Amino acid sequence: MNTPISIDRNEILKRYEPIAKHTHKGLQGHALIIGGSYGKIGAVCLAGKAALKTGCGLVTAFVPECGYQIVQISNPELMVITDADEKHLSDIDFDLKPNAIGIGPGMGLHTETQKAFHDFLSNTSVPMVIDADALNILAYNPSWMALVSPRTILTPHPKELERLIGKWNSEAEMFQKTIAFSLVNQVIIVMKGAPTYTIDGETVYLNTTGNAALATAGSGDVLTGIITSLLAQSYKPCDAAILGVYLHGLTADIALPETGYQSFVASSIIEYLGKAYLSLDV
Ligand SMILES: NC(=O)C1=CN([C@@H]2O[C@H](COP(=O)(O)OP(=O)(O)OC[C@H]3O[C@@H](n4cnc5c(N)ncnc54)[C@H](O)[C@@H]3O)[C@@H](O)[C@H]2O)[C@@H](O)CC1
Ligand SMILES: Nc1ncnc2c1ncn2[C@@H]1O[C@H](COP(=O)(O)OP(=O)(O)O)[C@@H](O)[C@H]1O
Ligand SMILES: [Mg+2]
Repeated sequence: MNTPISIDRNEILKRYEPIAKHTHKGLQGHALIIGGSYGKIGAVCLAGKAALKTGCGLVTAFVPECGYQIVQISNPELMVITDADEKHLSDIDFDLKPNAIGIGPGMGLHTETQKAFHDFLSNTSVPMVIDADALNILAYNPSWMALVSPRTILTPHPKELERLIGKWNSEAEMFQKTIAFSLVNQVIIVMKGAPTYTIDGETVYLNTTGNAALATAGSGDVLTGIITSLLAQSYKPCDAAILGVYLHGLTADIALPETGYQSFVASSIIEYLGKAYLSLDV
């Protein structure tokens, strides 16, 4: 394996693009977050709000019918489209043209959801982040990887990664298998952990921000929203992944002296995104 490239502030400033003065919401990109199931609509609320607070102009959530009021009331800035089914996704069909899609948080593994995900993948080439249950569905149906567009970003935590690539006996083997998976499928893999590595074929990027405060429910759902937002804002997929992971960790580093580890929750990541961005402005 090549030596990882350490992603520090200097590397981020090479990639970060401040907001143009005369931009408007129509130019800032439209992100679509697809996911949720009965009891796990919060995952989509978190990803959707994170996408907004990362700077894209418009965000729409696609959720089962039971999520309609939850999303609208928790986040009035989000738009909502609902599936015909009350509790799970059964047909991922929408009449809009998002610039990027994040799919999987809270989505569940219902057989109808699995079929809907298959049909959705067959018909979509929009830049995409695949997370959580969407990754698990791919792990259970490995041949469906052929439907995933090149340069798609996958964001597994270690258990999801194991489901995708199989068990490993050493860290070296984990990297070897993940790099091989990235090369064969032409996808970017964000190997979430402490620290997080982003794998783009044979190139490995090591993130340098973040701390144990991020070990909290919904933290990964927020990361999906952040990276999807950056993709919608026209960052190249690998840069969106690298910058998104860096910003996500930076929120926890900035917050820690104010919140401590224990009281930092996934919503705190969203709350501190502004300070994280401000710390990048030179
Ligand atoms: N408020 C909400 O609606 C929330 C919904 N969530 C959704 O719940 C669904 C299930 O996600 P989960 O990730 O909990 O379930 P999984 O079954 O995919 O993962 C949980 C398992 O992975 C292991 N694991 C997780 N992180 C690990 C790490 N860093 N090192 C080693 N092992 C690790 C855990 O020990 C556990 O065995 C997803 O769709 C997710 O998006 C969660 O994100 C929590 C919040
Ligand atoms: N101890 C830790 N140090 C740094 N980052 C962590 C730590 N624990 C978890 N994280 C980060 O938090 C996120 C957890 O993602 P995930 O397990 O998908 O959460 P969820 O599914 O609950 O949203 C990942 O970005 C991971 O890197
Ligand atoms: Mg997760």
